[in-house]
Amino acid sequence: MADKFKIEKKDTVGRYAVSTCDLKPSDVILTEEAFVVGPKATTVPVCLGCFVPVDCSYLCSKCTWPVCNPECESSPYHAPECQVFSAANAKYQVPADLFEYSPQLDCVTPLRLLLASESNSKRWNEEVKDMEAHIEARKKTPYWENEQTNVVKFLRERCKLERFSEDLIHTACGILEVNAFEVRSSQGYTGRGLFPKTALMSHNCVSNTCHSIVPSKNYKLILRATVDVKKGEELFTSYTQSLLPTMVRRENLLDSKYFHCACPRCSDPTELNTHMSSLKCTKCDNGIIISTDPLDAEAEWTCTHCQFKLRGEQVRRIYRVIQTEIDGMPGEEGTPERIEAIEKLLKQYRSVLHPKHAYLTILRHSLSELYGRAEGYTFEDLPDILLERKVELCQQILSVLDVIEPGYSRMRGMILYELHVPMMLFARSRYQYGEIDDATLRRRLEEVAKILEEAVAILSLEDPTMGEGIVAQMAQESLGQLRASIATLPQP
Ligand SMILES: C[S@@+](CC[C@H](N)C(=O)[O-])C[C@H]1O[C@@H](n2cnc3c(N)ncnc32)[C@H](O)[C@@H]1O
Repeated sequence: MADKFKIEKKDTVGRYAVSTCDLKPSDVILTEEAFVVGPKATTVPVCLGCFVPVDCSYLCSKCTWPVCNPECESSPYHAPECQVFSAANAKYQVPADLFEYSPQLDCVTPLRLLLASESNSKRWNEEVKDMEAHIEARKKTPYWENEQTNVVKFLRERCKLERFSEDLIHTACGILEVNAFEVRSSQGYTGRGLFPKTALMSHNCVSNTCHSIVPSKNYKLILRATVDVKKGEELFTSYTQSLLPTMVRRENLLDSKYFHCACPRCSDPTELNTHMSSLKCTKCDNGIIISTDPLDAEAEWTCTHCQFKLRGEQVRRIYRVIQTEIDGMPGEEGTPERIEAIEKLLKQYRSVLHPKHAYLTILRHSLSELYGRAEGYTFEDLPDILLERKVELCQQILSVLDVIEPGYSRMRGMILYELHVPMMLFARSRYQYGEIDDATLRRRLEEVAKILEEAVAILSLEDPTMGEGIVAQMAQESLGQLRASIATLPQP
């Protein structure tokens, strides 16, 4: 199938992609093989085959670098560096702390890229070598010195790879940092992969595409439209997490992609009316505090109702405190203690953050996954009031996603799936207690079926071996059962 995009160029972003035909949600724009796949930068010790964090009790029998078992030892992904390390007798030093960053692993993906430039020189020359690497900007960052030691010196001196110049090695590191996408191995652990055509898309904090990368198919990428896109319109992906406030997204983009985002969402103090950055005014009743210029992190923030003002720097500090509290929340992931901790934080921030603030949305997202699953909070345990709570959480998240991840987004598909169970159980429970009649039950269950249909439409685009693809199959089964059960209800 021919690609449905072409490349153009403008001063503000460099090269970018535009669609060459009208696209509908879920239409495939292109499929692309990875040029290289490998571990992320600044990682803890991970298996070089599947990226699972390892305790280094098993090491590759040829090169001594970390892999998790004999199968990953013979993974074709590990073969290139294995040969280099073995030939140079460059052994992996098992770090004392296995939960800390392992600088030795910084060289692995750049080395795979450099070796691929030789083994696949045609594609390297045509698609990869001129990719944006932001060399000048990166020279001024602390990463540069680390890279000089951990990658450039290590490869040229310790691994005797003088044939790769210092400049070329830094370029390889820059190309990876600026362009690589996160990939998930079949075991579900994350690494990074370089997809040169897909990487040409510009960033927008509200994207109009979504990509899936399938590990069982050699990390093949499939890029689809998520919304209607007209012929000639720019195609966007988002280089950052969408559930973050503007100030933090822009900081992340500047730190890792070296540009100041000025997309419509970033430029709007209300974030397209989602208020994902807005604070509540504590000095008056109804006021909302928003930035006077969201494209300037230092600009003043003012209340819409009173004279209260905050400096950008103060808002940043508030966000930092909140982020630290969220990161340090008590309770293991998935436990009942975690539910209680999240509910407590939601209550605590209610007086400070706008109800749709990004941090509240992040907390709601975690909570929506826990109700129905955590011990003591499984669906059998949930009283109606908590079923309603889960429904409310999912609906609040969806109202934000409608704006920032419109159309066929994976997150939307997953939240719709989360929403269907409590809605269905709640309707059945009301019916059982005689609070709703046959017709209302039917109407409510038909509503649930619609939600499931949408979840299936979105998630069945994912590979059936991946998490979301598995959920798609469960959603499809639930939909069949629900339809059968609706059919047994008395006709209206
Ligand atoms: C993955 S590359 C995209 C392709 C790149 N434009 C090129 O010509 O190779 C990412 C880089 O493109 C530029 N870029 C992408 N989206 C942008 C945006 N919304 N605003 C400004 N620059 C952008 C930045 O320089 C960024 O580091």
